[in-house]
This record gives sequence, structure tokens and C-alpha cells, in this order.
Amino acid sequence: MLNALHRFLSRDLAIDLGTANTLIYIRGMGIVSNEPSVVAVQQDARGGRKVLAVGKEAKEMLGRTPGNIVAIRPMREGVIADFEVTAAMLKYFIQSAHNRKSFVKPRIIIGIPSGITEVERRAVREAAESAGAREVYLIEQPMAAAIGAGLPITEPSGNMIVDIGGGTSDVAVISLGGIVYSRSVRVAGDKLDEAIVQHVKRKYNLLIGERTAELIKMGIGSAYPTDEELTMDVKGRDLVAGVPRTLTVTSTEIRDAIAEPVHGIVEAVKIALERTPPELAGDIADRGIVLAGGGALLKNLDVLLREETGLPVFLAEDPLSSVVIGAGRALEELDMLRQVTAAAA
Ligand SMILES: Nc1ncnc2c1ncn2[C@@H]1O[C@H](COP(=O)(O)OP(=O)(O)OP(=O)(O)O)[C@@H](O)[C@H]1O
Repeated sequence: MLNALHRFLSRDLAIDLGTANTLIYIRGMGIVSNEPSVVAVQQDARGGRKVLAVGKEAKEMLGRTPGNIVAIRPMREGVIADFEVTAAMLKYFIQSAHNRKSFVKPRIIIGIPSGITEVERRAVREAAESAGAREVYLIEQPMAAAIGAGLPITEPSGNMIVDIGGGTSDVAVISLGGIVYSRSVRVAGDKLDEAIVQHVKRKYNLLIGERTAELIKMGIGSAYPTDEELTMDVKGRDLVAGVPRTLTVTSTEIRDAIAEPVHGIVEAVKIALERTPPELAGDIADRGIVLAGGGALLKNLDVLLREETGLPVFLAEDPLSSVVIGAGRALEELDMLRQVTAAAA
């Protein structure tokens, strides 16, 4: 009874602490927050830092801040580049998502990049504790993505998940609830954006921001030829004349511009397949490869991977939410496991 009351009052949270986006899921309510992992920080003369804005508001400031304010992405390339700011961001998201009226501290499960160090794990855990968590669990993002995508991870058979985020692409082979093989490469959404910035600079002498590059990628980017040619108008600063200018880019040139990083993702999948134990590789050949993470939404990436590997390739139902949904489910399973062990005792 007490236990049930406790559960009712404390809203457990699942968090996907991504380098591009942080998502929060509350049991029984679904996804309650989905914000860019960006923090705007004001620096004073003595080196002190004050958080001005977090999430969407801070992302709008990227590349648009005056001297003493910086908009930071504290997690880049799948690692925590700025501890202090990551902790402040996590705390802000937890506190704004958690119903302050409920007086029982929540249990929190956090999906973390698979490449982070022991020290970074501790920092994440401490940040969640200082934001009021009662218990903190960490789960690696590829494992959470696989659960969220509905893969039968506890069965004794191989499942391959490819989680393409902002900073890293993680390829993992999971069987019997454990990661049998994993490979993380620092080639994902951000690298595609950078390649677009470089292309526009080199070909047109036009400087565009990362945010604009991301919009081009999402609008007309593709990994494999699409049925129709798409175009998009792009605004930037002319590097020669120094004035703002608009030009039109095509989907073909953008596909060429991002070909190299896209190839890096394909290579990571191929290497993972080569290194997977034969029995499990056989399972993957039957069941196929599942893609998750926002990067999986790049047009025709699934088509390219199918052609390059000769295997079936599927997109998770909601690639951007797979990690947070999987983490939430893991927390529920934890309860179930507890119930089972309690009943057995
Ligand atoms: N429609 C789309 N087409 C191409 N890329 C997209 C699309 N939508 C989102 N993305 C990209 O997906 C990436 C973000 O994905 P996601 O939110 O899964 O990353 P993350 O979990 O925060 O990062 P990481 O896994 O590296 O920690 C960004 O690079 C974004 O530009």
C-alpha cells in the first residue's frame, strides 16, 4: 500500500541525455519535454558563469550572442565537453519536468552516450541527485534505443541497432539483454552539418551557420538518390563582398557534400557486421538492422545501407524518441524485476 502511494506521488523520469537533444519521459504521461542540449551562459570579468537560458531559447542564440554571452552545446561528439554546464542543464530539465507539487523525490533513469568515462558517469549521476533524484540509474543509449525500438533484446538471438545521433553513431549487437559488440564512431548529424557548411563555403564563397546547415540537411539532404530533385534557398554572408546573400542549393550537390561522413556511418555498420560472432550474424541476416536516432531520418539512409550490406534495414517507429522510450520501459521492467524477486523471497 505504502509502496503504491509512493509510486503515485513520485513521478519517475526517464531522460535521454543526448548531445543534440535531451528528452524527458514521465511514466503514464509520455514525453513531457524535448529540448536541444544547449545552454546560454553569461561570463563575468572574474570568470564566473551564470546560466541565462536552456534548451530551445538557448539554441536560437547559437551564433547570435554578444561577446560576454556564449551559447554552449556542453556535450559534443558523444562526450561531456563541459561538466559544469551539462550538470546545470540536466538539473534545469529535471526540475522543470518534474511536478514540483509532488513531494516525493523521483527515480530517474538516464540514457548516456556509450563512450563516456567513469568520471563523466559519476558527474551525470551527481547532477541528477542534486536535482532531487531519489535513485539514479544509467543505461547506455544503444541499449535503450533497442528496447525503445521494440527489439526482443532478452532473447538468445542477435539484434543489431544503429543509433545515429548528433555527435556519435553507435552500432550495437545485443543478445540476452547484454551488449555483445558495440562500436561508436564520432560521425553523425553534426559532421553532416559541418560538411554542408564547408561545401557552401568552398563552392559559393558563402558563409552559413551550423543551424542553417542543419535545416538544409533535414530539408533536402539524402544519402541515396531520391525520385525528384529538391532545391532550397539559403542565406549567408558573402565572404568576398562581406554582405548577406541568398542562393539556391540542390539535393544532388548536398548529397555529394555529405557523402564522406555518410560513408563513415556505413563503414561502422559493415565493420560491426564483420566482427559479430557468426551465430548472431546469422540472426541479424534474418531479422535485419534497425535504425534509430535523429540521424536515421536522413532521406534514403536506409536504402543506402540496404544496398551496401545486402540485409533488410528498418527504421524504428519514432527514431528521435527510441532512447527515452526504451529507458522508460527499462525503469518499468526494473519494477517488474523487483516484484518478481520480492514474490520469490
Ligand atoms: N529529418 C532529419 N533528417 C536528417 N537528420 C535529422 C533529421 N531530424 C533530426 N536529424 C538530426 O538528428 C540529430 C539528432 O538526433 P538525436 O536527437 O537522436 O541525437 P542525440 O541523441 O541528441 O545525440 P547523441 O546520440 O550523439 O548523443 C541531429 O544531428 C539532427 O540534425
